[in-house]
Amino acid sequence: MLDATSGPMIFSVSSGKGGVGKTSLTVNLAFALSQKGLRVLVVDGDMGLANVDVLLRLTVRKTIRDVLERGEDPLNAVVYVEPNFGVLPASSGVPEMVDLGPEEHVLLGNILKSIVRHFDYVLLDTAAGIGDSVIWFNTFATHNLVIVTSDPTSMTDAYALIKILSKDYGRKRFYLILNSVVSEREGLKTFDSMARVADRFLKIQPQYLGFVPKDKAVLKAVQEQVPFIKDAPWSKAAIAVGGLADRILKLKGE
Ligand SMILES: Nc1ncnc2c1ncn2[C@@H]1O[C@H](COP(=O)(O)OP(=O)(O)OP(=O)(O)O)[C@@H](O)[C@H]1O
Repeated sequence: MLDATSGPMIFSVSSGKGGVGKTSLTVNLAFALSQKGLRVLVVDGDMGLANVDVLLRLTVRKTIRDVLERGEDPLNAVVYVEPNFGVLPASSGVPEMVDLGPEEHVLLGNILKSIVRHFDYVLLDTAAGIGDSVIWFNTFATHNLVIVTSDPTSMTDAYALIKILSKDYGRKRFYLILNSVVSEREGLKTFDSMARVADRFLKIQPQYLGFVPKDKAVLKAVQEQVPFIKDAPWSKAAIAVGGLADRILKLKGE
């Protein structure tokens, strides 16, 4: 793990359950942070089924796999969406990249350490589930974001992820983002029930980072392969992501 007080802030974005909006929120949060003039890197941590490049319609020439297997310079693999917003893409349809072994994780750690210093904020968009690579990215991060919807299966899977990370890996600070909720009230209700269970059974107090409403602008932007905060800056989802980015900036030093 990197020191949270010196290098860049490194956020893992995980959820346990798939399809709850990790990648969509990651690219939009990154875009929002880059609009504030910060240097942002998104690492596609879904290394067997990459999606970040798809959501941003990027032309990918080199991926994390080329860096790991062929020793390519990782900085040459970074694709720039904006001058201060880079993406380190992953490969797609490569089963052996889904869960790397311990030695490959050490190598990946060294590779990431060599490039994150060029950025102020790094977002690690992980795969769904609780596989080794998901856990690894979460332990590499300085801050753990967990995306949850009010769907009970999402809450259960997010709790399972938090449980493993806290009990087996000593992670204690989790920042929850409630996605696809109909109102802030629903988001807060979902957060409260998760926080109560985490406090009671894991003795940890997750923090509420904010909510993103269910919004057609998100679906449209996914279809058009552009960030919704660019495509529909006045949509409810875009305004909510702007608020999340402001809160992330305030975490500096925490
Ligand atoms: N706030 C929202 N409002 C409406 N639709 C949303 C919202 N957030 C996500 N979605 C939709 O949910 C779908 C899945 O989103 P996304 O691919 O970002 O999820 P994911 O968690 O990264 O999935 P995976 O686990 O497969 O990586 C997308 O089609 C997206 O449009």
